Parts: sequence; structure tokens; C-alpha cells
Amino acid sequence: MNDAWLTALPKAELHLHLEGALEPELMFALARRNNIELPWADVEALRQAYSFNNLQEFLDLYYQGANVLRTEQDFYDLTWAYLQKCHAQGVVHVEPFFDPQTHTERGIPFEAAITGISTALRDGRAQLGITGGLILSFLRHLSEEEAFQTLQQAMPFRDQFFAVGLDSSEKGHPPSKFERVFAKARAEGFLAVAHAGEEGPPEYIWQALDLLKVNRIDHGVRAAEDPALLDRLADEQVPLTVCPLSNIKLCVFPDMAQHNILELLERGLNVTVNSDDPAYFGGYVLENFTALRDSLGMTEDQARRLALNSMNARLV
Ligand code: HPA
Ligand SMILES: [Zn+2]
Repeated sequence: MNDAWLTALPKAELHLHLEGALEPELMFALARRNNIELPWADVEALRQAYSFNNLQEFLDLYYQGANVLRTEQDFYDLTWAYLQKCHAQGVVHVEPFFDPQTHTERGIPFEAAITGISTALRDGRAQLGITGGLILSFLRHLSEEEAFQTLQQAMPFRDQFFAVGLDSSEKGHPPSKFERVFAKARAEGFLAVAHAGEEGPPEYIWQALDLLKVNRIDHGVRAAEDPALLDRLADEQVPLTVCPLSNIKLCVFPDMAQHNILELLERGLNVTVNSDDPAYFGGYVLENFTALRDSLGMTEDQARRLALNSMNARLV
């Protein structure tokens, strides 16, 4: 199975943080455009800094990088660059996240972010034939109150996103912290997803299912530690948006040869392949598939099932 075969396979990307698609070259270009001084001398020095021992070390850099995003045009350019990458790799449907609080906390109008992103998604549909929709993600290291405020702020733009999500520092911030915000979002008609079981324990996956009533679990690889949870995920065919290269970069697994994605697939779980933060983790969807082929011996049949799972796990 060569790269062209994997590219031709129709794929959906269901776990992608737009802020994590900010390539170093674009980060420097936007810094120049917005008169912002970056703490790295050049693109090479920035790439050198992409070495992480855990999720938090990555997040510290990711929030720093997002600081170059200021105008509606910046958000448009970021999203458009991502969509062109998708187009080149046979990704035909996308359901990206954005983190409004990363931007509103530094004084960027909510409207600038969501309008720039939505306009690019609309152009992606018209010009590239890529379908999809946007997920508004709450930062779980911030308070419930701030999540409620963010949802409130988003209401005038309710037709521009279809679901809410939960991301950022997982440990110590269980899904239960956001039970009431998610209930409100669901009552408003939004679907729900949540990061759970990336660094956090299986208990957080149970909570995401039972308290947040999510339609998908983002990551979920630590479900492997809990046989009863594996049975539930298999029985209910809950989609898991697994991100192999991310998990290696953030030391969730020591190396790709030890990743459990194919074991989860063979146990009957509804797993999909995604890139998470491709600019930081060394690859988009295609590179995640090729890594599974090269390091885990993924077969053509498994690749087909993974891609089909992603298409079937679409929510819009
Ligand atoms: O992998 C992730 N986990 C949690 N929060 C995130 N925000 C961007 N990427 C991630
Ligand atoms: Zn993620």
C-alpha cells in the first residue's frame, strides 16, 4: 500500500485543532504582518523547540504560537492553508475545533475568529469540495463560569458551529467540571464531543459518556486499561478520534510500534485516524496513516476500515 493508495482513500478528519495547524512559516508570516516579535530567531529555531515530554509542555508552546492570530484574515489564512492540505491528502470532510478562549482572553473579538474560520470553511466547500463543520471547544483548565460565558458569547454565531468540545490540560480537570455547561449546550441543540483518556484515566471517558453525553470521544486510548469500558465502547460503537503521531510526540506511548490503535480496531472499537495538531506533531492525516503502515504493519484492509470509520463517524 503506497502513499498514493492511502491518499485516494476518502477520509474524514474529526480531531484537528485549527490553532495546531499553524505551520512555523505561517506563524512567522503573521508575526511580521501584525508587528509581533517572536522569541525564536527563525523557523528552524522554532522547529527545534518542538520537543515535548507531555501534553502541558506542548500546550505552553501552542498557546504562545496562537498569539500571532489577530485578525479575521489571519484566521481565514490559517484555516485555508489547512483545507488545502486536506485536499492534497484525500481528506474530503473535516470537523475542526477552535478554542475561542485562547483568543478572547487576549482581547481578540470572538467574531474575528469565528468569521475568518467560517468563511474559509465555506470557500473550502465551494472550491475544494470539502464538507464539514466547526466545533467550539472549551478550555478545561479554565473555570465552569468562563465556559458558560464563552457559550453565551457564541450564541449570536450559533449557525456557525454545530457542536461543543473540551480540550487543554486533562489531568485534574475531569469532564464532571463541565457537566452543566454541556447540558446547556445540548439543550441549545448542539452536539458534544470531549477529549478524554489521552493523559487522563479511563474514569474520564466514563464521565464524558455519562455526564457530558458526548457523540464521540477524542483520543480515548487509555480505555485499554478498563475491560468494562472497552466492552461499552465496542457495544455502543462510540467513535474514538485517535491521533497516533500526537500520542508519540506527547509521550502517551513510548514509540509508534507500541501504539494500541490497531488492537482497539481489532477488538471491535470504532477508531479513526486524525492529526490533532499537525504543525507541531510532524504530520497531517496522511502521515498518520503512513506511520501506522510503516511502524505497526497496518494492512490495506485495516486502512480501509479506519478510513470508513472516519466517514461514518461524521456528525454533520
Ligand atoms: O491533544 C490535545 N489535548 C488536549 N488539548 C489540546 N489542545 C490542542 N491539542 C490538544
Ligand atoms: Zn486534541
